[in-house]
Parts: sequence; C-alpha cells; structure tokens
Amino acid sequence: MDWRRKMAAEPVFLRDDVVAGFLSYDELIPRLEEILGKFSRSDNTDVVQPVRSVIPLHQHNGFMGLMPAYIAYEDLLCTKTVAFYRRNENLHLPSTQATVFLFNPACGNVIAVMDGADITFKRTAAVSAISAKLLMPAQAEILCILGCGHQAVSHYEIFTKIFSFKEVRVCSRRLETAERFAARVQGPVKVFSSAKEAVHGADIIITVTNSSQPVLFGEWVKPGAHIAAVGACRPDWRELDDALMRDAVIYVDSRHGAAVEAGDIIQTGVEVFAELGEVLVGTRPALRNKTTVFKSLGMGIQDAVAAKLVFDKWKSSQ
Ligand SMILES: NC(=O)C1=CN([C@@H]2O[C@H](COP(=O)(O)OP(=O)(O)OC[C@H]3O[C@@H](n4cnc5c(N)ncnc54)[C@H](O)[C@@H]3O)[C@@H](O)[C@H]2O)C=CC1
Ligand SMILES: O=C(O)C1=NCCCC1
Repeated sequence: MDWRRKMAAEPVFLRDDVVAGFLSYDELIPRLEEILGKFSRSDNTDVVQPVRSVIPLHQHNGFMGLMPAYIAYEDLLCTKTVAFYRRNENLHLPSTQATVFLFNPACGNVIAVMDGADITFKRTAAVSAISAKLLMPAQAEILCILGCGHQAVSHYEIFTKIFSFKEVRVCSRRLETAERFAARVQGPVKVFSSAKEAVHGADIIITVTNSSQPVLFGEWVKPGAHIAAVGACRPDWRELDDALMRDAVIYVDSRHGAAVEAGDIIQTGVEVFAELGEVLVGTRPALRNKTTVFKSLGMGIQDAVAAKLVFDKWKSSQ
C-alpha cells in the first residue's frame, strides 16, 4: 500500500455498545497501574501528556476538553474530546459526551474513532479503585457515594466487584435520583437524604457530583477515612471543604493537572503529597492510617490505554 492509500484508509468507528463489550475492569486495572507508574517516574520520557485544553461553553453551562497523549514505548497516539454539561436532571441526557481518536503515529492518520462514554466511566472508576486499594483503611466496611449520576454507577460496579463492604450508602442532591440509582444497580444500597448522615462512620467516601460548592465537610469525616474526589474538575469548582483539604494527606493523578484544574487544591493552597503513580512505583508512601484524599481529574493516558484494549479486542474479533 503506498502512502496515499494508507493516509486515505477509512478509520473504523466503534459504537458505545461495542466499546463497552470489549472493555473489562480486569484488563483495565493492571494497564492503568502500569501507565500511572510510568507517568510518575522522575526519569519518564516515554509518556507524553500535556494538561488538557479546555474551552468553557458558558452559554450552555458546560465545557469541552481536548486530551492528547503519546505513549512512546507502545507507539500509541490518542486524543479524547470530552464535553461535560451540567444537564437539568429532568432532561435525562448524559452529562458526558466523549469521543476517542486512535492515530497511526507514523503518519498521523486516524485509525479508529470510538465513542468515549464507557471508556470515561470505566477508567475513572478503575483509577479510584486503584487509589482505594492503596489508601483506604485496612478494615473498610462502609462505602458512601455522594452523587448518583453516571460515574456513581461505574464506581459502584467496580468497588463492589473488587472489595467487599458491609454497607454501601448513597446520597444525591435529590432523593429521587438516589432512589433511581438504588433501583438500577445490582446489589444492596442504603439511600440517604442527608449527606452528613450518609458519610457518618464511612471508611471510604466517593464524591462524584457536578457541584461547584463543597458537598463533603471535614467535620463529618471519620479520621483515617479515604476519599476519592472525582468531581470538581474546574479551578472554580469545589467538592471538599477547606477543613478536609487541610487535614487530609492529598494524592492526585497528575501534579500538573491538579495545579491548573483542581479547585479544591488551588483554592485552599494545600500541598500535594504524591501522585498515585509515585505510590505505585514506591517513590512515595501510601499513608493508609491517615485521612487521605485522592483528587482525581482524569488523564489522556488513561483513555489511551483503555482505547488500545478496545481496539486490539475489536481487531482480533474481525
Ligand atoms: N476525575 C475524572 O476523571 C472525571 C471526572 N468527572 C466529573 O465527575 C462528576 C460526575 O460526573 P457524572 O457522573 O458523569 O455526572 P452526572 O451529571 O451524571 O451526575 C452528577 C450527580 O451529582 C449530583 N449532585 C449534584 N450536586 C450534588 C450535591 N450537592 N450533593 C450530592 N449530589 C449532587 C447530581 O444530582 C447527579 O446525580 C462531574 O463533576 C464530572 O466533571 C467526569 C469524568 C471523569
Ligand atoms: O477525564 C475526563 O474525561 C474528564 N474529566 C473532568 C470532567 C470531564 C471529563
């Protein structure tokens, strides 16, 4: 094939249900652990990922992010575009609209375009689960999820799959949303109408809201608990209050990303203790006995390894 035909070869398009069918947590978790570790190594030159570019869409109460990544040792070039809207819950439209592009790094042509919703839900939940494996207290019995949207579902799926909790609690801004969530997921859930009551005594708390104001307060949190803070991905958004941010040991996925995007970190001026990848490669410790916060923002490299898993599976199915 000459280069003109190669450039013109049509990319494959993989729909959401196809992507979902090819993406399993069992395969995703080790790949994410590997890439987070490589990203955080001080001698890393192999994993290139700028902080995402974001265009605010004020008129539509949303934003769009562009998330490119290149993983040299796998010659894997990928970009995700992701738009996030604070939808009126009554519209029942997904808040996240994502598309992942895989490229041929030698020529820059697109080889696959895939719906990015399932990749975004699963890889985010899988990274939170990795943080919990490393940082949650040894005898964690109670899991509490604040926010009952799409990310709450994927987080529930993976947390109940790989850990065993005595109790799983949920609370959302509106009681009906939490009740709908409880009816949708497979497994027992206790629905709370008060976030303060829901987090009381919880060993691990996941915040997956679209709130721009704190939803979790330090005075409610059991000392030694682990918090995976997944929402508040804009510098002017918050999920956690100042007291919690000041009292906890703060872990992030990317220090650079956190310095630009994490309202909870930027507005409190707290120091980041470690990247998750540094803990994975052993250059920073996991302080399990302290109250810990993992501030998640999401990374292009996470999408890239997930997209490669999907593409390889699709290819071998042809
Ligand atoms: N860290 C990461 O890698 C990623 C983070 N996100 C962020 O995660 C968050 C959740 O995303 P989705 O689940 O897709 O959104 P969604 O719109 O499906 O769900 C958001 C939920 O938060 C609830 N909520 C809002 N204010 C609340 C409050 N004060 N207390 C309790 N619940 C409240 C809403 O009722 C809704 O159930 C968003 O902020 C999004 O930007 C999304 C993708 C990746
Ligand atoms: O990593 C992602 O994907 C996202 N992070 C923040 C909010 C939108 C999607």
